[in-house]
This record gives sequence, structure tokens and C-alpha cells, in this order.
Amino acid sequence: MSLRYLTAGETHGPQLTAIIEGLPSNLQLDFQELNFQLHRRQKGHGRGRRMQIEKDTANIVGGVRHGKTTGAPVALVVENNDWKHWTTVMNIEPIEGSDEEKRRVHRPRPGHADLNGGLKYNLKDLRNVLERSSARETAARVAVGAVARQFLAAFGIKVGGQVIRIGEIEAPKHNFSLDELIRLTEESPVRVVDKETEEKMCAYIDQIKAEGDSIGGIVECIVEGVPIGLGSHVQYDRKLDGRIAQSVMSINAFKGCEIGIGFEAGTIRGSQVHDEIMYSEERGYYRATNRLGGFEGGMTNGEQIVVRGVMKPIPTLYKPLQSVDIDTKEPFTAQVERSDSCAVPAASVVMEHVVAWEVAKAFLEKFGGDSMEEIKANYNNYLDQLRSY
Ligand SMILES: Cc1cc2nc3c(=O)[nH]c(=O)nc-3n(C[C@H](O)[C@H](O)[C@H](O)COP(=O)(O)O)c2cc1C
Ligand SMILES: C=C(O[C@@H]1CC(C(=O)O)=C[C@@H](OP(=O)(O)O)[C@H]1O)C(=O)O
Repeated sequence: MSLRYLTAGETHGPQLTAIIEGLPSNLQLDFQELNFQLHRRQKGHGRGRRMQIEKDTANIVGGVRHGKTTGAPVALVVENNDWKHWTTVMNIEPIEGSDEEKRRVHRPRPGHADLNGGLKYNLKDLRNVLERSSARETAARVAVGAVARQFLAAFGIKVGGQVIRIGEIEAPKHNFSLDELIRLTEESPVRVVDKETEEKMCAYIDQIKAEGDSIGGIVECIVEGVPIGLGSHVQYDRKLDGRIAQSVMSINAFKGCEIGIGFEAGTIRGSQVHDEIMYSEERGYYRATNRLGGFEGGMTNGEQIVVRGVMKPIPTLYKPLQSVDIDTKEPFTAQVERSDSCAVPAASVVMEHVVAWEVAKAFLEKFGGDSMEEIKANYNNYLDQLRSY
């Protein structure tokens, strides 16, 4: 059985819940590290007041004993502190003529799921859509991805990331190692290594917010230590680059994904794109460059996996955009109460975790076993095969 997960829960409900199925037994989990990943997702310049209310931690309520997985489904819960402020709104139906009717959401926001979800599910209270379409759900996905990340770490695979661009401001290229990148971006409120860029980005986000607007950007995720041969060329849904792209595109507000040089590959010659093949006793087969971001034929080639995603600006704007009231069908322009103005740094953390998940899943498909010991034996056997090839 392959690795899979589901999440449930509303943004202003009591909690988010995730169930992971297919993890092997004897994976030692570091709960502090798991909560650290949740904490990272909450940070970032440009987030709204909600993040001051939440202090995300994951409570593991199934599948783990004495700090280790047992092979049973792992159930995780992340509570919403904000729930206590929303109990009336969430519990009392806003029926016509009642006091609660004024709380019914009937003014859809352009760029959010409100109108499509209301029409599709025949819901006249758009809260029933926004509660689940909210990126609050990404807290559950980070909790799940943090488990995957610990699984990968047991095989020496590391995951990191950075913000590449926020609106008009692009971070300069650098040559830091992944370890250094992880350390340096951790200290930055916009997850960049360069201090000057950091200041510019923060000031820019403040300016956008002051103008009642929002801004998106581009984020990058790097995975290092991946063996050659995860994923497969033989079937469309086994191509790991395709699966990573799907998971990146599933993050709220993501509008594109590229691997390696991505779209630039369509603008330059083959000789400037393809990574030449090298061999040494010590490293085995490796590439002189890594323009293709660690993939050929839907399989990893042993180089770093480099994935980028683009996030559109947050749809809830303080500066009103025109929309149509679903009750009156009249146009309106509304002010909003609370929203992020930029969530690109947080989204970069989400992306690390959805990518980690896909890599862990492909890893388990290749080296599958019911316990960590069995998987390690399979993995070592494969590494021997690669060495003697
Ligand atoms: C970390 C994160 C935080 C977000 N915060 C907000 C927010 O405060 N307000 C908002 O309207 N959208 C926010 N979004 C974006 C919406 O969730 C997203 O645009 C919406 O679900 C519609 O989906 P789509 O943009 O993928 O089409 C956030 C997204 C992410 C990844
Ligand atoms: C709660 C989170 O993000 C939320 C994502 C979100 C949206 O519409 O996507 C809207 C905002 O929620 P609220 O309306 O409660 O302020 C964000 O705060 C989170 O990231 O944990």
C-alpha cells in the first residue's frame, strides 16, 4: 500500500485533523522538530493578526507509541486557538430572520473559492466554502510533511527552501550550501539570505499593505541527498517531477511550478540546458551542472531536486474590488476585517513540506517495507547495485 494522507477541519472550527496511512514501523519521531516546522509556517513578514492568535502544535493521537511509529495510521491534530472566538458563528445556523442571519456570508471575494464553491455545492452561506478553502489547512499539511521529512532524514535526505521573489523585488543568486541556506533563511522574516534584499522586501510588503493591497511571489525548494531512480519513466502517474508539480500547484494561491531552470528551458539552446554526465570512483555518475533540477525521464538523477512555485497575491484585499452580492445580484465593493497581505514566506515552508511528502512517498514505493529496518536493508542493497553498475 502506498503512502497517503487526508486532512479535515475548518479554519474557524475546533481543529485540523490529518491521517497518514502507510508509514513503516519504528520511525523515531522528534515531536519538538515537528512543532518547529509548524512554527516556521506561522512566521513571515506580511501575515495578518490570525497568526498572533495561533501557536500551532501537533498532537499525535494514533499510530505512535514511545515516540516511534507502529505501522498503524498516524493521526495528528492541530488545534485552532481562534475557535473560541467563532463558536457562535460556527454553531448557530444563520437562518432567515434570526440574529445570526447578519453573519451569513453572501459577498464572494474575487480570487477566492467563495463563488465557485457556493454555486457548485449549492451553499447560500459562503462561509461553508471559505472555512475549508482557507490556507489554514496548510498547517495540517505541514504537520504531515514534517513526518515525511523525518522519514527522509533517516536516509540522509535534507529539505530546505527560500523566497526568490516578492512582487517586484528579486533576491540575488548566491552559492550557499543547502545547510547554510537553511540556517540563514531561518533568521530572515522573508526567508532570504541577503540582508539588503530582506530590508527591501519588508519595506515593500509594508507599502503594499498600507495601500490596502496584497502581493505574491516565487519560492524555491531544494531536496539534497536523493538517490538516483525515484519515480519512473514508464507511466505518466509515476513520473515524480509531475507528482511534485501537482502537489505544489495544490497549495492555496499557487499558479505555477517549474523544475530546475523551468520556463527558461524554452528560451535557450539544448547545449545550454542539458547537464553533462560525469563519472568518478568516489561519486559514481554525476552531472557537471544541475539545470534540469534533478530530473530526467520523471526519475531523480541524484542531483539536488530544485522546484519553484509562484504564489499569486492574497485575494482578500483591504482595497475593495468589485463583486456581486449573491442575494441581491447587485454589485458591491466591500472592506474586509482581517487578512494576510503577503504569505509568500509561509508558503515557502508549506512547499518544502508538500515536496518532502512526494519524495518520501516515491522513496517508500521504491524501497518499500513494513519497518524502517526492512527499508534500510532494501536501500543499502540498491546503493550496492548502483555502485557496481
Ligand atoms: C500560507 C497562506 C496564507 C494565506 N492567507 C490568506 C489570507 O489571509 N487571505 C486570503 O484571502 N487568502 C489567503 N491565502 C490564499 C487563499 O487561501 C487562496 O487564494 C484560496 O484558497 C483560493 O485558492 P486558489 O488561489 O488556489 O485558487 C493564503 C495562502 C497561503 C498558502
Ligand atoms: C489561518 C491561517 O491562514 C489563513 C488563511 C486564509 C485564507 O483565506 O486562505 C485567511 C486568513 O484566515 P482568517 O480569516 O482567520 O484571518 C489566514 O489567517 C494559517 O495559515 O494558519
